[in-house]
Amino acid sequence: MQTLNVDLAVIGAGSAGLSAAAGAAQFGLSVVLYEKGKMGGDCLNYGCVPSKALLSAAKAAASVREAEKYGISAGAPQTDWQKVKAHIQSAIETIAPVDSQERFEGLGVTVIRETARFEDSKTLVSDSTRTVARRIVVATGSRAFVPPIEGLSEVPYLTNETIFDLPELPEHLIILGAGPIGMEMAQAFTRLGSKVTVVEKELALGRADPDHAAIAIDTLKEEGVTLLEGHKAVHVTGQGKSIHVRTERQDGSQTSVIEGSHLLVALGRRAVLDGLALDKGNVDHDETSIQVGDNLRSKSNGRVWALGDVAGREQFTHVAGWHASVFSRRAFFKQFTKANSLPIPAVTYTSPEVAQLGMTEAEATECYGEESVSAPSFPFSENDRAIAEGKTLGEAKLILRKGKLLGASIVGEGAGDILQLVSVAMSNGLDVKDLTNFISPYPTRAEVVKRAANAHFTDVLFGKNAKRLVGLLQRIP
Ligand SMILES: Cc1cc2nc3c(=O)[nH]c(=O)nc-3n(C[C@H](O)[C@H](O)[C@H](O)COP(=O)(O)OP(=O)(O)OC[C@H]3O[C@@H](n4cnc5c(N)ncnc54)[C@H](O)[C@@H]3O)c2cc1C
Ligand SMILES: NC(=O)c1ccc[n+]([C@@H]2O[C@H](COP(=O)([O-])OP(=O)(O)OC[C@H]3O[C@@H](n4cnc5c(N)ncnc54)[C@H](O)[C@@H]3O)[C@@H](O)[C@H]2O)c1
Repeated sequence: MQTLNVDLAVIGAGSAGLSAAAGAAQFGLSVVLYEKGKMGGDCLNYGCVPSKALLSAAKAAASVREAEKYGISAGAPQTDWQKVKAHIQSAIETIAPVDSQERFEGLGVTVIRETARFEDSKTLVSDSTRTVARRIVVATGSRAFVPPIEGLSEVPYLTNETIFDLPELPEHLIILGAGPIGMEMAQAFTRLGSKVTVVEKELALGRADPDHAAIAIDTLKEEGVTLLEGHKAVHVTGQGKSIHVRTERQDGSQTSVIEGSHLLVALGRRAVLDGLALDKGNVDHDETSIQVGDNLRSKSNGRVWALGDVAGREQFTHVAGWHASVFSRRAFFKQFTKANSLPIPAVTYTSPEVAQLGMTEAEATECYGEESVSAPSFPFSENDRAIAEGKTLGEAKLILRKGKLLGASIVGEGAGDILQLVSVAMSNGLDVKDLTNFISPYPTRAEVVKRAANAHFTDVLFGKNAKRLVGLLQRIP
């Protein structure tokens, strides 16, 4: 067993751990990085990258289906699942070198491909190496939460770790949960030719603006997804390619049984804490996360930081990267950046995309009262680029309080990209006026943001007072 003394030890080579390790190594600090599985973690291997690659194949199938509308005859699309999987694999392999052991060793990081656990409050240990570290980052991520639904543990269910490797395209995929994973996978598999039924105990895309979620949900239904909202999965039976899911209404009033060939569990994520011996490290935690404040530092052991999904906050790759940035700024530059210093965007990559930033209209109204909150909006159906492309579904909505940006929601083609404009504005203290004071190239979809901002000033700009003022000013030669 070798013993190392370093400035920083990191557990987990996913989005959070890699960013923290790369930053520290590039600042000239000594870094050890432990990874028990694949370099790149969930996002690269079982999350964002394979899901977005799958969605792009599904989008290609949808484009073939709607080609007729543009005067192009193409016939019905045929899915070659093995080739779809090859496309997914090629996306992963193209990105993999950026997250690889070789790249990190090149940056000067000592990479140990073993499981790490705490030995004491400043020491980690794995099969081959004991590391005494000045600071320790726990970035062990999350895995699919599999609740104790009766019978579930006895059937062959899929999670995000197995669905992209299926030997064949499912005939009828039942999905438990209509969060981002459930809805993205529902649309992808429907477009590729599977029958899909989604079971959701509350509302689909429940964290998004309800009007905007409804636009995406209606599209999925029109494309053939069967969505059972308000249905809780309570019992699962079956084997091989015959799976039965019994659902119940929340009040127990109505039950239904769905039969499918495959079952995907997408019921949320749980932090990976097992095997870490957190108690030996004096790191307080509960079953869902390590206990940290807005500084992401353990409340019980100031040497330890929790970044990414394991911190029990928003679970996104961009959040994991931001956490690493908060850590670097605080630990190495003694700044006071907090995890909540910037608004967090959340995008579900269905077609249309559903993009959310900061507060929803309902949250803002609850917080500040209806009279002080406004929500100017602009529809894609009046955006010339959307019209030219025949994709006019959607809307941009800004959430304002006295001209101050509290949030935004955009649903439509490219909503995630368009939202960045508002994200820059909010993150840098700009207000709604600033979103009117730039030249937006024509014709672009992102013009909807400027038009929604303009809508906030319509009454003032074209009202009585403005007319009077312009009239007066006309007297000046
Ligand atoms: C299907 C799906 C789609 C998603 N799509 C998106 C998306 O489009 N956009 C987005 O922003 N987010 C998306 N996410 C979420 C995103 O993948 C996660 O938020 C992100 O990967 C979290 O990064 P992390 O570094 O916290 O954890 P992870 O990426 O999970 O990395 C943790 C690493 O720690 C390792 N590890 C754990 N315990 C130990 C130990 N004891 N010793 C050594 N190593 C250990 C694990 O093997 C793993 O590699 C998606 C997730 C899923 C499941
Ligand atoms: N595009 C993206 O950025 C993206 C994509 C996928 C995942 N993610 C991340 O991964 C996280 C997890 O996603 P997720 O979709 O698994 O979880 P989620 O928590 O967002 O959604 C799970 C859904 O399952 C429902 N549910 C729970 N128990 C149920 C039961 N017994 N029967 C029926 N429905 C039940 C819940 O009401 C909820 O709507 C997301 O919150 C997000 O942070 C992000």
